Formats: sequence, C-alpha cells, structure tokens
Amino acid sequence: MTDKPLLSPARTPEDVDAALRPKSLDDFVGQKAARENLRVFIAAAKARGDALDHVLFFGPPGLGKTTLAQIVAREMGVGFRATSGPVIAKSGDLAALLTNLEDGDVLFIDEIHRLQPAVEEVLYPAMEDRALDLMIGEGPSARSVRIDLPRFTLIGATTRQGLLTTPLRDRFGIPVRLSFYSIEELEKVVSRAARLLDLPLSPDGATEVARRSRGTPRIAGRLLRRVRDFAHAAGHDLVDAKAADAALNRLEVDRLGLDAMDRRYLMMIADIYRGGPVGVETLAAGLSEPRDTVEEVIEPYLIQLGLIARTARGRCLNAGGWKHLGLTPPEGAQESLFDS
Ligand SMILES: Nc1ncnc2c1ncn2[C@@H]1O[C@H](COP(=O)(O)OP(=O)(O)OP(=O)(O)O)[C@@H](O)[C@H]1O
Ligand SMILES: [Mg+2]
Repeated sequence: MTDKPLLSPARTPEDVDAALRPKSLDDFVGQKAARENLRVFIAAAKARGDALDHVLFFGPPGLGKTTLAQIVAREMGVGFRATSGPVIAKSGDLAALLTNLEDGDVLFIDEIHRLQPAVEEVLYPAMEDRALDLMIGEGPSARSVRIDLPRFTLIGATTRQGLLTTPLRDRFGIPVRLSFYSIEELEKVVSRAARLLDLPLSPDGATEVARRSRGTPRIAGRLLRRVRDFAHAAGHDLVDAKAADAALNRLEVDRLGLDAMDRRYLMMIADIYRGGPVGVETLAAGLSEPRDTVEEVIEPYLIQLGLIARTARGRCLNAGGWKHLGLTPPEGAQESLFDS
C-alpha cells in the first residue's frame, strides 16, 4: 500500500535529509521544557568542564530523539558516536566502542531497549564509574581487571521506555520524555522545511499540513514533500490550504491526519468488537501487523486524540472514535465505562 509508509512515523531512506535536521537548540522547534532543561544542564556541565550526565530520550518515533542527541553533542562541542541496541551483538563490541571514545564524547545508542542483557551489564560500571570490568583468562586462573574509561555522555533513545530494565533506567541522570507536537509547533516545522526546500507555502497551507501530520515532525516533512509534488504536477506556484488539502486528500490522509491503517484499526474495534474491549493481540492479528507496530506506531496518536482508550481488559473506542467514523455506538457498548 502506498499510504502506509507515507504516514508511518518509521524512518525511510528519504527522511535522512540532513539539511532539514535542526542543528542547534535554538533551531529546534517545540518540546520547550526538554529544550530549556537541556540548555541549563549543558551550560552547567560546560562551566564545570565536565561531561554532561547521561541522557535518555523516550517517546514515539519521529519526534526528534536522534536530532536532539546530535544537537547535544554539538552544543557541548564534543564528538558524536552513534550505534544501536540490536547492532551490538557481544559485550566485547561495546567494550571496544567505549575504549575508543575520546574525552567528553557522546555515545548515542538508539533503540537502547534492545540491548542484549550481557551487553547491558557492561554499561552499568561504564555509566556509573567510567570503568570497564574485563575478564582475563579462563577457568581457575581467570581474573577480572578494571580499565578506566574517558569521560563520556551516554545518550540512549527508545520508543519503549517500559521495556528498559530498572538498573539501566536508573543510571540516566537526565531522562527526557518527548511528546507529540502541537499544531502551532508543527506549523513552524513545516514553514522552516518549506524555506529550506525553496517551496512557496502560504501560512494557511502550512496549517493544513501541520494539522494532518499526527503531531510528528517526521511526518510533517514527508507530507510536505508529497504536497510539493502534487502542487508541482498541478502547476501551482504557491501551495495554499486548498492545494495542500487536495494533495492530502489524494494521499488519503484525513482531516485528523489518520491514514487507511488507522481507520481500519478503528473500524475493527467498532464493527467487529462493538467498541471493545478487545485485546491488542487480536487487533494486531486482524490487521496483519506486528503487535509492536500497533502499540508503538498506531495507538499512541489515537490515544492522544482521545479516540481510543487502553484499558486493562483491552482497547475501547471512545465517543470521539465513534464520531470520527461517523457511527453511533450500539446499545450497551462498553465505551461509556471508560470514556470518563
Ligand atoms: N523539533 C523539530 N524541529 C524540526 N524538525 C524536526 C524536529 N524534530 C524532528 N524533526 C525532523 O523530524 C525527523 C525525525 O527526527 P528524528 O530522526 O530525530 O526522530 P526520532 O525521534 O529519532 O525517531 P526514531 O524513533 O524513529 O528514531 C528529522 O528529519 C528531523 O529533521
Ligand atoms: Mg532516531
């Protein structure tokens, strides 16, 4: 399906658009509390001449975790090394990464919830004492030696904070939650991107794209590029609300920014399960999507909009969800129990 990758907040190669990535905290739109706190912590660490405390960014995909990690390294004026949880196969790989860091470097570990337990154990002393415990030799003659590491800042990123082990989570001095962007913030993201892409976009055109971007800058950037293509094909010089609306309708992005998959998800709860509750496994099977995708990609924004609720007994459609589908809840639907 063509509209699935379009609205999915997951990365696609096209998004690796270095020119659009904000490069400083001043350029970074939104996430005000996180931004201002980081500014203070960075200034304090620099004044002390120390590395910044370890930082954990968590929140749905496409909200700027990787971008912020790069900005932190840049503002600290230190090197940036990036890897990801699933890539580090053995504890030795991580040990090699750590011993090769230079003083003050940022080590960025994406998808940090997917580290192997044995690899994670190497991180504990590294984060706490800047030390590496190595076993030398085997059998009775084996002994453990401790190697000192350079000062460094570990920046972890995860879409699933709940999957992090407590000992790992506790070792981050600066946990930062990223949340969905407001429409006003996304307008700024879209206008900035249009300027960088040399695309004439009217303010109401920016609003239209922002409103339909699922609170996610990555999606805003992607929709903007597609809108540009349609406008170009239609021979418009200026992209205004009308041109943006026409393009987004052709892309089957509805007025709340929901795509065909979101609508299938809502319809399934409404139609087959009378509004729920229904278990996430059942929904995932019905949609032929992995459970992770349902929980990490589809549901967070629907919950944010108040269209559905996650309850202990399963997912339920809220009044807003029925309304968005243009349906009336059947007699005795569960929704009222949870929609408070
Ligand atoms: N605050 C922002 N202002 C402008 N653009 C942003 C902002 N945050 C993110 N972006 C843009 O959105 C895209 C996605 O950002 P980023 O890669 O940092 O997301 P992420 O949270 O790391 O996602 P994932 O969980 O998939 O790794 C980037 O292209 C970036 O340019
Ligand atoms: Mg990322």
